[in-house]
Amino acid sequence: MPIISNLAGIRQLFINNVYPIQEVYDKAHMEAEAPAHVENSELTADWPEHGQVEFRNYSMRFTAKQDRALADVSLQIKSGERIGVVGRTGAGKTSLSLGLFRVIEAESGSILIDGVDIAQVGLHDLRSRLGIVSQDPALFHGTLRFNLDPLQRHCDRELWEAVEAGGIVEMVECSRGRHDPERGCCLGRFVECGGRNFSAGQRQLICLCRLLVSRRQVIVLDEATANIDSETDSLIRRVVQRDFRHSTVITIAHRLESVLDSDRIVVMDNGRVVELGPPKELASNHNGLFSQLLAAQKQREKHQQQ
Ligand SMILES: Nc1ncnc2c1ncn2[C@@H]1O[C@H](COP(=O)(O)OP(=O)(O)OP(=O)(O)O)[C@@H](O)[C@H]1O
Repeated sequence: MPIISNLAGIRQLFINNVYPIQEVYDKAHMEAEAPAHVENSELTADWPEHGQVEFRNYSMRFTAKQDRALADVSLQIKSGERIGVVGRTGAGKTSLSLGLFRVIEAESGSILIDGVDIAQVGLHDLRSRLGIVSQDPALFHGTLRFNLDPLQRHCDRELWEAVEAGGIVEMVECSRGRHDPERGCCLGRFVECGGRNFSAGQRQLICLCRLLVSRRQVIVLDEATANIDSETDSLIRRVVQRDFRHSTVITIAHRLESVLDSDRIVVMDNGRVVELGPPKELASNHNGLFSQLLAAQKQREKHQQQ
């Protein structure tokens, strides 16, 4: 059963954009709560320093009546590795990230990050150390500055560096707030509740900038399925490639081309890992699912061009 933490944990979920806030509150009212912090936890201040992620015989399901969304998944991700997760719709790709953030608890098995079993870590501690850019992220009602640094730990210079690295300078152009004449934009730009005054792609970029500000060693990128133009899509990929090159990056891909430059691809089917390896190696196995997905995509593109 899904278990959502107490208010601090809920806020953290929202900060990380794992869920839009309404959904988080709805779930939180329905479910029991796991602790946000664990007393006597042996977590070091810099955990996870390396960003190794291991799923060990991990299974989970959304409700008791449903089949397992993930079944006996075993997967070792190295520090700094770029992993692409692919599979047909409903294969279990997003479930991997829900398991990693403990939005859904394990039915059996475990997930270890740098050797620490995440089930033994407080939810707030866990989620505040990982980063995610979700499919359709929500933003806070307030200023852009607040959205980039909700805990107010960074100075303007650091935020500007992130805005520039994240390529959102033009997006934050405005006439009000704390104006920077050199850049012609401001960190005081107003963000409506949920970020309604930004597109899904822009909201993803702002979330990416938030991660640039707070620096995380493990990052999940849940690619948007729709509403994102190819320019924004490639900008996101460029930023991840350049500015998160030392982080472990797990990209949940709905378009195969997004992950063809990954170190390894995980192919999911019916909640299981069915193929794992470098993209070229998987593509050369003509009987494999990855090859089938590639062929199906080429076919779709051909139809669209006609
Ligand atoms: N919120 C939910 N409640 C109940 N079942 C769910 C929920 N989300 C997903 N599932 C089920 O869990 C299984 C795995 O879904 P998941 O979202 O992980 O697949 P996916 O590969 O990410 O799919 P997609 O590409 O369509 O996003 C599916 O059978 C799906 O129906």
